[in-house]
Amino acid sequence: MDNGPAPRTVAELGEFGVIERITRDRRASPAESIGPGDDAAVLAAPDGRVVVTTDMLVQDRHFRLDWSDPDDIGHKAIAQNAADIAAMGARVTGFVVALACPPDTTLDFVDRLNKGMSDEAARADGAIVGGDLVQAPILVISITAMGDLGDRAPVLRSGARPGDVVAVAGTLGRSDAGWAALRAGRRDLTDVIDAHRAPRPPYAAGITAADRGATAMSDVSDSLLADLGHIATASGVAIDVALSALADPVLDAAARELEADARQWVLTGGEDHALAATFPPDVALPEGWTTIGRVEAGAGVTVDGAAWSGNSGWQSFTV
Ligand SMILES: Nc1ncnc2c1ncn2[C@@H]1O[C@H](COP(=O)(O)OP(=O)(O)OP(=O)(O)O)[C@@H](O)[C@H]1O
Ligand SMILES: Cc1ncc(C[n+]2csc(CCOP(=O)(O)O)c2C)c(N)n1
Ligand SMILES: [Mg+2]
Ligand SMILES: [Mg+2]
Ligand SMILES: [Mg+2]
Repeated sequence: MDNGPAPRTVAELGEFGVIERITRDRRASPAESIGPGDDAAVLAAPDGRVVVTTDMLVQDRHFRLDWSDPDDIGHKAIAQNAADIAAMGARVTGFVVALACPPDTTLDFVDRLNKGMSDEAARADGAIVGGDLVQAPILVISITAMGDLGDRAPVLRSGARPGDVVAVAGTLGRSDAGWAALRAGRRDLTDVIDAHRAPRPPYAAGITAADRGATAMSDVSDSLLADLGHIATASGVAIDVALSALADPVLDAAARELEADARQWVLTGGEDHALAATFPPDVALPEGWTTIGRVEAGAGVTVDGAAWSGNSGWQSFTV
C-alpha cells in the first residue's frame, strides 16, 4: 500500500508522532525512575532534597537560525540549565524539555535539536525524562533541570566572606566574542563562534568546588561582573577582580581581528556558563579552578581596585 511521501515537517507528522520520534531512544531511564511516556516522570531523590531550576531560549533573543545549527541550540538549551544545577554543587538527575515551534519546522531540524540536547544531557550525566510540544510562531525551548546534592550542603550565592579567594572554572568572554564575530560576519573566527553557539560548562567543577568547601558559587550567564555582583550583594561583601588573571590568548586573537577590547568580553560577556565561586583563603583550589580575585569587606565589584566604567553585562529588557 502506498502511504504517500514520508512526512517532512512537524505538522505533517503531528504532535504524537513527533513526541514518539523524540522519545524513541529515551525509554531507558535511570534506575527507579520513569521517563517519557506517562502523565509525568518519576525521578529518584536519593537524599530527600531536589535541586530544581529553569531557563528558556527564545528564537532571535537567544539564538538565530542563520547563526546556529539546530544541534548547537540543543546543546545550549541543556547547558544553561545544567550549569545552574552545577552552580549549587549538585549533579543533574533529569531534564524536562518544553518545545514550542512553528508547524513548518522540519523533522530534520527536530532530530538535530534533539541530538544536541541528548548529547549535552549525557555530558551533564542526566536524562531527558519528559517535556511538552506545542505550536508557536517562533521557536521557544524551555527546560527544567532537576539535581541531587548527595550529602552536600548547597553552595549559595550568600556565603562569601571577606578574605575568601574568588576563582573560576571554564572560559569567560568567548561567547560574547563569538556573538561579536557573527554580527560582524566573521565566520572564520571559529574558536569563539563555537563557544557562542554551544557552550560547554564544566559541570564536574561545581561538585568538586562544593566538596572543597566553596563558600558561594554561581554560573556566569549574564557576565562575570554581573554574576559576581549577585554573589557580592547576597553575601554582603565586596569583590575585587584582577584583570591579569583573566587573560585568554583566544580572546586576544579575536580582539585583534575585530578591533575590539578583550577585557570588555571577559568582564561583561554572558552565556559562557563558566562557574565562579569563592573559597576560604586556606583551601587548595580543586583542579580546573583559577584564582581571579578576592572577597573584601564592603559592597560592589571592582576591577584592579577601581569601578569598571561602561556596561556590566546583559540585561534582558534593555535591548
Ligand atoms: N518568573 C519568575 N518567578 C519566580 N522566580 C523567578 C522568576 N524568574 C527568575 N526567578 C528566580 O530568580 C532568581 C534569579 O533568576 P535568574 O534567571 O537571573 O538566574 P539564573 O538562571 O542563574 O540567570 P540566567 O537566567 O541569566 O541564566 C532565580 O532563583 C530564579 O529562580
Ligand atoms: C540573537 C541573539 N541576540 C543576543 C544574544 C546575546 N544574549 C542573549 S541572552 C544573553 C545573556 C543571558 O540572558 P537570559 O537571562 O535571557 O538567559 C545574551 C548575552 C544572543 N545570544 N543571540
Ligand atoms: Mg534564569
Ligand atoms: Mg541560568
Ligand atoms: Mg545561574
